[in-house]
Amino acid sequence: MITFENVDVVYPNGFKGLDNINLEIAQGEFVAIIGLSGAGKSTLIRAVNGLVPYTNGALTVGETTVNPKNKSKLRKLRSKVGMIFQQFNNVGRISVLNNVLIGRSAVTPTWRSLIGWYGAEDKEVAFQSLERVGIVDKAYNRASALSGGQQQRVAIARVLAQDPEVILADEPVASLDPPTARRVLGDLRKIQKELGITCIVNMHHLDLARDYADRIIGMRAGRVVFDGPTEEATDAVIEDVYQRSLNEEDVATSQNPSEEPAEKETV
Ligand SMILES: Nc1ncnc2c1ncn2[C@@H]1O[C@H](COP(=O)(O)OP(=O)(O)OP(=O)(O)O)[C@@H](O)[C@H]1O
Repeated sequence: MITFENVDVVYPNGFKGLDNINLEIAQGEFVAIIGLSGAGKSTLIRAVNGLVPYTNGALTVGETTVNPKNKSKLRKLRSKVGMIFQQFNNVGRISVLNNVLIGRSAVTPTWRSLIGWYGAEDKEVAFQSLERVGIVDKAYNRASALSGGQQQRVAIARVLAQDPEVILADEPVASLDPPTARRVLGDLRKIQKELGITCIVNMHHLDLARDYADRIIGMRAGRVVFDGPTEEATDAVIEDVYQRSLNEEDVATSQNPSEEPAEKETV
């Protein structure tokens, strides 16, 4: 369970990024956060793993209070809370397998990860993670040689390798074409269902949020202005969140995940 109690984030310049957030997110939920640009979606997600420190209220993940000032507690928290980003954040010049092994550093002693010494068990977990996202055959490819969708799946496998309870995803499909976006969200959905991992995903596209999330949280000006099951997030509700009519940019359009384009040439 992730609990926000009266949480505010005030940025150093005085701007209020989150304004009195109260939320409970149960273990294993798939939650989409929607809202216009600047609504506070990233701030909300980043507060959960302490990337953005909250300035008021109480924020807990399971039994752990998020405490951005305490480095060792933060490291422990982040071993349970994985994060993926729009730009994948892989190390392009090393293999897919080595990228996934980086995820193991969250759960292996620091000295071992510093010298890049991973044991047989780490490698097994890394291969299992790659298998879950369907790219085990790419294990020895350079990460930079993969397509965007495959690179995002490497990032998901890296997070999975740390055996997380929660995956935070900050616009994970914003750089992908609609069919590829659907495949990546489908992988996250599968992981959530099969492993019971909580997924909190920021999204711009309403149709993707409706097709993959159990629950939608709508934000505006740092506040939660809608929170309910996906079925209740009607067009009228979303128009109220956005304070404008819906338009074609609010949907990603493609309905079917399709095969991804071939890999890029290795450079
Ligand atoms: N470091 C910062 N200092 C000051 N203000 C910030 C900082 N980071 C974000 N903000 C402001 O906080 C507000 C919320 O930003 P946030 O990135 O959370 O929005 P968002 O909903 O994720 O937007 P987008 O969809 O464009 O990524 C914005 O007005 C932004 O300009």
